[in-house]
Amino acid sequence: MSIQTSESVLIVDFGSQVTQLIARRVREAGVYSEIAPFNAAEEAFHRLNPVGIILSGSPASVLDENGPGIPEVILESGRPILGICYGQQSLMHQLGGEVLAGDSGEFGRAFIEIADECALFNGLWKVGETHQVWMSHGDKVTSLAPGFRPVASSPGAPFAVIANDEKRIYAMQFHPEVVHTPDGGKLLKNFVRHVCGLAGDWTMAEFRKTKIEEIRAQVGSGRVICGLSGGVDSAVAAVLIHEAIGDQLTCVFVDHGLMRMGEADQVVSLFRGHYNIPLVHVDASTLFLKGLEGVTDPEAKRKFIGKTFIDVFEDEAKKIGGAEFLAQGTLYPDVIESVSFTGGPSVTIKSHHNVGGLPERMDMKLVEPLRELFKDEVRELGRELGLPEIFVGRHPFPGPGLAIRIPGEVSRERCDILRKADAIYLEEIRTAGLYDAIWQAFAVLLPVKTVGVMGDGRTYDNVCGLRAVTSTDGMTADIYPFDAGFLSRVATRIINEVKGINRVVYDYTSKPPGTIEWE
Ligand SMILES: Nc1ncnc2c1ncn2[C@@H]1O[C@H](COP(=O)(O)OP(=O)(O)OP(=O)(O)O)[C@@H](O)[C@H]1O
Ligand SMILES: O=c1[nH]c(=O)c2[nH+]cn([C@@H]3O[C@H](COP(=O)(O)O)[C@@H](O)[C@H]3O)c2[nH]1
Ligand SMILES: NC(=O)CC[C@H](N)C(=O)O
Ligand SMILES: [Mg+2]
Repeated sequence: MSIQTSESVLIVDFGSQVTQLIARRVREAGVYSEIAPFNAAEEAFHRLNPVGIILSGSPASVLDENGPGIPEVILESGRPILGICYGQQSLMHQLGGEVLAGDSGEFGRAFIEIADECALFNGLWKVGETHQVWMSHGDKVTSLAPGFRPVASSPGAPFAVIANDEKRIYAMQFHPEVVHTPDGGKLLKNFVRHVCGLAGDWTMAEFRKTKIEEIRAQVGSGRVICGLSGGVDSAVAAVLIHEAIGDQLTCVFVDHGLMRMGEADQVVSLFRGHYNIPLVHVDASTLFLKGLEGVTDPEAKRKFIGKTFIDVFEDEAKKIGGAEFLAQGTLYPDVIESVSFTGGPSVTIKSHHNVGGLPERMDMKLVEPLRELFKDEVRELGRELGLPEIFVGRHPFPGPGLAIRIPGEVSRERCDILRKADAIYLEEIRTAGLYDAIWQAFAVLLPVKTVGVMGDGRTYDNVCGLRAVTSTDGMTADIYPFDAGFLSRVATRIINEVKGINRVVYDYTSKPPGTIEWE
């Protein structure tokens, strides 16, 4: 589903690691955009009818026999196009220029010199100036397609920025979407506002309105059940859908026995206390925990949990007389990490239970109004909808819950141990006033036993890992730099108060190369 707007930009994804940042920058310029993988770009072009098109970077080379290409329909559309890195190379490759494999590439910071006027530089860069940009390429354009002129160059890329004013096609070798190109956001803004002529009036209030219309159009007079977890995403999705269809909506909270300490009761009473939306509380802990017996592979756990969630939702739908639709608070990062395009360069990192973990056969159709957004944008929408800070400011908690924080086999007993350690850790974080400075924090119970000495006796018990990260969207993350005093206080409390743990370690891995969760 996409927003019905005549004011959109299509981003064609060739598999760059930073494609989603293009979408962000475009949204920051007040313009709605959608990302489509190159092999679905033609369909997306017809569906969206975008005013302009942006072509992403790629790990591929246009010189590869099977290098991904730009659909002809886009090249012939007469609409403004912006090519970024591989996007530039593929434009030249397909329009009659030349691209060669360089003997050495340019990676990281580079400086370009502005050689000529260009619509992208409007109000920003002047001829003769030098500006910092961020490059990441091995191939380079060596001759331009007819109708193009160079407007900026760097030592490694003579055609760092090129323009075809008549066709309104522009392209650059560097990445304007990353923060290391300091003026990059402004260049992208110039493309969508100045070249495409878009008004830049896309806001969260606008998003709310269009999504409500879209939900009504999709659902009609059908019934919807919404998986409600107590997390930000599903709370925002539920309130938005309720605004659209009122009492056609029933929320279902599934207690899979993998929640944190006291969480199930807290979620239900908090939601009921704030909203007059019917909420069913299902205790499915035996079903989930029995099914997880003997399962140790992270993907197998995720697939089982995804499927069992759906079984429970379908059962609950029957009890209310049937529901045609299942709503979830799925976000863009859930989607991008779960998908892998056949023949494309984007790989499956992990199957998020609500996307890649879904069973192939499903009776209900999905309603996922937040599917294009990032976490911080969902929080903004939540505030727009008037959700209290206690929902909006919550740390994320993954749908599979403690199951993916207990590497190896999950059992009720191990969940109990982890719950106690996690509660102590979070209590100390709150007491220290650090909760809002941290994006997500949790404890992990390792399948490793180590030897300790307590009360002069030998112990042989589990290791607990502590994780805390900062992030804006969960796509990349840094570790939270606690001071040593804080960490040793938490470690001492956990070891003293939680039977079954005799050692505590802190996880110092950023994302990438790690992921936030351990499985
Ligand atoms: N225990 C649960 N009961 C019902 N639905 C759930 C449960 N856990 C997750 N879901 C569904 O799966 C979706 C994705 O989970 P996810 O954890 O990404 O989002 P969230 O819990 O709403 O927000 P947050 O990321 O802040 O935790 C949820 O939006 C919700 O629709
Ligand atoms: O609802 C969810 N279902 C899942 O299967 C899932 N896996 C990871 N996460 C959350 O996503 C964010 C990024 O996590 P990773 O770096 O571990 O991929 C972090 O906030 C994770 O907690 C999930 N959320
Ligand atoms: N970042 C990119 O788009 C790189 C394009 C191509 N793979 C190159 O190395 O030149
Ligand atoms: Mg959650």
